[in-house]
Amino acid sequence: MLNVPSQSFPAPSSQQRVASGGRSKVPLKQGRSLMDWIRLTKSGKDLTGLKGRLIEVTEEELKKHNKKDDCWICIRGFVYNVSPYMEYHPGGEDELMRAAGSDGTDLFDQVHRWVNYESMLKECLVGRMAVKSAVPKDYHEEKKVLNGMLPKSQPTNPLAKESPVSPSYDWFQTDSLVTIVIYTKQKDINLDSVIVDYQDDSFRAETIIKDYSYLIYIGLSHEIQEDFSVQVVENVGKIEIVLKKTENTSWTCLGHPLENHNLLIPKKDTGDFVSVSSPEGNFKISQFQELEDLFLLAAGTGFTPMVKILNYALTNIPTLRKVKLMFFNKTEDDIIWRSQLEKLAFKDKRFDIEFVLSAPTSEWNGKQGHISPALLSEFLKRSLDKSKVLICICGPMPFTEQGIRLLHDLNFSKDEIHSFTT
Ligand code: HEM
Repeated sequence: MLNVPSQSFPAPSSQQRVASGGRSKVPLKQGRSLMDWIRLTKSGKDLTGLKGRLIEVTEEELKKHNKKDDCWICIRGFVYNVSPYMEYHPGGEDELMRAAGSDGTDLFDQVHRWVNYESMLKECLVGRMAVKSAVPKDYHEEKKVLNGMLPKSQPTNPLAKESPVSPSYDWFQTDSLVTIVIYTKQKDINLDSVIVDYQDDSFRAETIIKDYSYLIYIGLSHEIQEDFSVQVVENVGKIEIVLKKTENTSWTCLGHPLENHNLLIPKKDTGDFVSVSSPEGNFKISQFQELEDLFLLAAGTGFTPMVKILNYALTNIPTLRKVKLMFFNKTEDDIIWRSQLEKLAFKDKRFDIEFVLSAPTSEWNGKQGHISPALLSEFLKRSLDKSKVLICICGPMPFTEQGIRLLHDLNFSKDEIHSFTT
């Protein structure tokens, strides 16, 4: 059984931070979340100060706008006024200021190439860079501009590569419950950092801490029920996992330790599997390696197991170009996680969603119908001719079976398909 802690989906990118070598997000002031930013961009407020006019920006002009309250940044030839975004930037104002008044393309790409700045900063667009004159620039001037673009030579957090303080755990019981408490000794732990699994009497809780995994892996001494709960006390980094006993007996021990139990180990060594389990078993890491296109086909609550895959893929697979979710529901009201998914698509340009409804109202102008060859062949376009794809499908049995048949008809191989049933 898989517990997908999903309270803070989409993942707050704890692993993204790891993947890029110690970058870190900063706490944002209240009212400065992504949702608040979306609201502001839709408010009709003039965010550029140019009343909707687009201008041609010279290098001299760009350089003048290098202060927090008047900050322009050029990305791929387009200039944005990022001052209104300053307090909303998850990487912090200082990070954003590194590109102030200059061409921030390289810096931006180094940190988060996948961020959908075009959609996020649409209302902040000032205009295009003017075509450079052919007159050679003064050497010092060139250097100054470049300095603004140079990445910091050291990762911002040099401790990121060192192992964190080792967590510890404890357990206690009542007549009907067993509580395992993990003290991570880290502040920024949240529900997405914890993956809990119970199969064949083995209980496994993996906590991702920076580049490391802390494992609780125990062959339990007694049986438990399948519905356990996980809670994280975020600011103290304490995780509580409450297991329900099947019989109200007193346990003299929790069980026997299994491989790597109570160890903090580098993430890549925790095993050959991504901890996304399903009735069909785990994913092999190899299915994700070098992956370029990930297609997710989900129906109804079948989306739930996709959450982990989606987060895993977007945060851990550098080769990933495209993640597309086709999400089948009956009516608009049935779409779970809708606003979170839309937020994710807004923020991450690799991710697209298509909602398909079987019984929409007349106002629905999205796709309609059931899983079909026409829908799938249009949806499953590779981003490159031979890109490596993985298609995950999850939903009620008839949906999944039909989907797999159609995928085979479309010549996708067994290795390219992973199915779950709900
Ligand atoms: C060009 C200079 C910029 C620098 C140096 C920079 C730096 C950073 C850093 C260090 C983070 C924290 C990353 C993490 O740990 O997840 C971050 C996050 C982020 N930045 Fe920037 N940033 C820049 C420009 C921008 C721009 C122009 C946008 C446009 C919208 C942007 C949007 C974001 C977003 C959405 C995140 C959160 C990513 C996530 O959810 O994981 N950044 N940035």
